[in-house]
Amino acid sequence: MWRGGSNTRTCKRRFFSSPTRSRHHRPPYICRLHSRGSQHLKAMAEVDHLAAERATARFDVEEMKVAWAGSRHAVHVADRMARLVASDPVFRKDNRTMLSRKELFKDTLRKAAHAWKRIVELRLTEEEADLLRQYVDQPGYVDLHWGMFVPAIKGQGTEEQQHKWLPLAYKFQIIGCYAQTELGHGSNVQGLETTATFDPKTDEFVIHSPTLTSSKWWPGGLGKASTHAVVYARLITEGKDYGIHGFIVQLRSLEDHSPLPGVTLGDIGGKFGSGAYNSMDNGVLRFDHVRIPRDQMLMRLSQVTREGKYVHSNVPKQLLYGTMVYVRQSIVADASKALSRAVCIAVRYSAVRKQFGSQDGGPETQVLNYKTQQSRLFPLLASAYAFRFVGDWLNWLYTDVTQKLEAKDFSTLQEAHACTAGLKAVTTSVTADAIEECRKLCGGHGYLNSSGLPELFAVYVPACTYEGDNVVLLLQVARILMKTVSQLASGKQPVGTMAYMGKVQYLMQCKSAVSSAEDWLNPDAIQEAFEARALRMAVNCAQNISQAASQEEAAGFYERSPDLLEAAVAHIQLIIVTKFIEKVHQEIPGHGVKEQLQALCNVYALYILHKHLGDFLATGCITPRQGALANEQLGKLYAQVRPNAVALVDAFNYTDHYLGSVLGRYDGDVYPALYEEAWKDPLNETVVPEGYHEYLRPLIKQQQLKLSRL
Ligand SMILES: CCCCCCCC/C=C\CCCCCCCCC/C=C/C(=O)SCCNC(=O)CCNC(=O)[C@H](O)C(C)(C)COP(=O)(O)OP(=O)(O)OC[C@H]1O[C@@H](n2cnc3c(N)ncnc32)[C@H](O)[C@@H]1OP(=O)(O)O
Ligand SMILES: Cc1cc2nc3c(=O)[nH]c(=O)nc-3n(C[C@H](O)[C@H](O)[C@H](O)COP(=O)(O)OP(=O)(O)OC[C@H]3O[C@@H](n4cnc5c(N)ncnc54)[C@H](O)[C@@H]3O)c2cc1C
Repeated sequence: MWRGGSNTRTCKRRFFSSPTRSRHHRPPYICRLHSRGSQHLKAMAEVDHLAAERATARFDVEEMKVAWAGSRHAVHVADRMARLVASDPVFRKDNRTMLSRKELFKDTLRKAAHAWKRIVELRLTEEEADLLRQYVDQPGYVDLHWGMFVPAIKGQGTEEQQHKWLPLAYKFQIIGCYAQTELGHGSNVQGLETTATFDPKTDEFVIHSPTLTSSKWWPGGLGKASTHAVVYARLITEGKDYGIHGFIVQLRSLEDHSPLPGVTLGDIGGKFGSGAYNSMDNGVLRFDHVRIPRDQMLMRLSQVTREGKYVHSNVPKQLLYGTMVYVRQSIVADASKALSRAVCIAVRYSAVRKQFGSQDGGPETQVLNYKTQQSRLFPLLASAYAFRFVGDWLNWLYTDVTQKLEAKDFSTLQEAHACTAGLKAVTTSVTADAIEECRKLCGGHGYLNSSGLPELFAVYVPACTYEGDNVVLLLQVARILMKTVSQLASGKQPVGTMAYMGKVQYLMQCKSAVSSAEDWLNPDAIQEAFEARALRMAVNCAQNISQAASQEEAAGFYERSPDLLEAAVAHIQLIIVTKFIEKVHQEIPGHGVKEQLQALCNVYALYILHKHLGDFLATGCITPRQGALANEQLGKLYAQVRPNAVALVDAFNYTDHYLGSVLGRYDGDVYPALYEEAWKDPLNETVVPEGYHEYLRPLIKQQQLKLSRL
């Protein structure tokens, strides 16, 4: 069928142009494929599969897009920005994994500059600009400039400081990063070594890196792009160390970008995966007695006077960590984006891919119809929706807490810390594992860069580490849980997401009333089982810690930390389930939309119950029979999701450009795309590879010679 092509001139011209390139560079059918063959291939391809899949959906996809995005306005803006990026050749990214580190970095600078140009030319709003950057989809210095440098100044700078620095940052007259982590310390912020010593003679701070381990290490955008940084350092004045504070420090000349005197800096080197996070210039930075004016200490929370006297405002010192809290809540929203991308690719491809089961020469079975594929994939689909909704709620919580802080009400600070730290840890860990699971769900083709999954995985996995290692963050949640349990005896009523612990008498002894698989569709039954499990795990930990009477409390906590991690996870999973249930209780317009979300909510909850059955049984919250009934109901829910699966990922409304995957194409035309993509690899630029004459030919000839001598 492909052999009937007539116009092969373009291919010939290109391939004859170099001595190493011959007509045989690609097999002749490839040339024809490029001239007219793709259409033939298209006709042969499985495009109809996704059309047929879409026809089986039992809900209004357009309305589901609204439920996913949050509002009709949000769908519209996101759609416009995604298309703007997809149609602009500067933002192409299909060649990204083939670029060298230097080329990739330059490409990132180019894209960032072009994005800014478009933002200014089109006078985009902040919302539109954020979305445009998201769809450009290439980690770079701008993420840290907008995501951490600006928020740090907003959160920790005085009004005067904001007035001075923010306009410069908003117009890119300076580029900033967030320099906290050091070679020797990241998780333990109080252990940082960089010093900022006040010199009253000159009214300056002297910023210094006293040891190798005090070198700033990791900050994104620091290596090559930033002109300024918010640097975290130990404040020393009048001979006393007042602990960690933030300072605005200029690093590079605004004229020629060279490092300022006393500043040594560079990139820390290549990172995991090809392309991926290597577009970011994570950097190293050392100071040799660098002087900055006193007013470049961020002075909203505490100040140093002209005389060198330290003054701490009457606010909790943890407000210093505010930028991290802000970024952690946005990372939860990112988790749903990354997870939904991976799931979209795996669902669409699973609907296209067929293996086995052909009867009498008929079509094989779509792999999406295998129950094992469904039981691996649909919980991830449900998790994407769950994370989206809990992310929206977390954003609301963050805004609410921020307003309270402005009014000097610090009562919800602990709740904000526990929720952002815990949800960041759970959603990023699940998402990282899920992207890898989606790769496996796509079989061999999932391992190709053109599937988009390797790059997504490599970009995403550091989310388990940056902005707080997930284990360290879960231990923070566990500590707050232990504090709450210990306060129960004194009658103090827990609030916010810990309020369920106030029902301690009931939850410690309640027994689930579930007696049929359908009973697990009752949200009250789910809620009660999750609350009882989380509370009992926390109380068990508290008892075990206090029973180790010979030990200090901290030592008991240390001994029990593996159990405490699990208790923290149970608490966070309860929050995710609760927020999903609350979402589904709201009025949700659109034919069938609420029903689908209800089904996904049940899938999410019952999947977690099934996966952590040991917890539910060990704490006596449910019986083994009830556990089996939950699994039975889960199987029924998968069957309910099956005809809607493709439409449920269509509701994410991702362009093919953003998805960046030949397997996840909207039209399902996977095979011709895979085939064409392969020929773009630099190895295929020549038929005979470089190195043939040096290494392959002599080897083959030598062996031939040996054989001929035998
Ligand atoms: C190219 C291909 C692209 C393809 C695909 C693209 C796909 C894209 C998808 C997603 C990509 C998204 C990209 C996003 C870019 C992100 C960039 C990442 C940038 C990263 C930046 C960083 O990492 S910055 C550095 C972060 N560092 C940390 O997080 C350090 C962690 N450590 C801590 O936070 C603290 O040290 C810790 C909390 C662990 C301990 O604090 P400490 O003061 O030492 O002591 P402790 O006794 O534990 O606590 C005392 C007290 O304070 C309370 N508390 C602690 N923290 C807080 C807080 N934040 N808020 C409020 N309260 C807090 C704690 O509970 C204690 O309370 P009490 O018990 O005393 O009541
Ligand atoms: C891609 C990327 C981008 C980053 N960007 C920035 C940035 O822009 N600015 C910035 O300042 N930093 C940045 N960082 C640094 C990041 O914030 C730290 O790497 C992170 O906070 C983890 O700290 P760490 O490296 O010290 O890990 P460590 O704390 O050394 O962790 C090592 C191991 O020890 C365990 N561990 C540590 N403490 C405990 C404990 N108390 N109990 C039990 N186990 C423990 C951890 O779980 C982990 O398994 C970035 C990091 C990465 C990977």
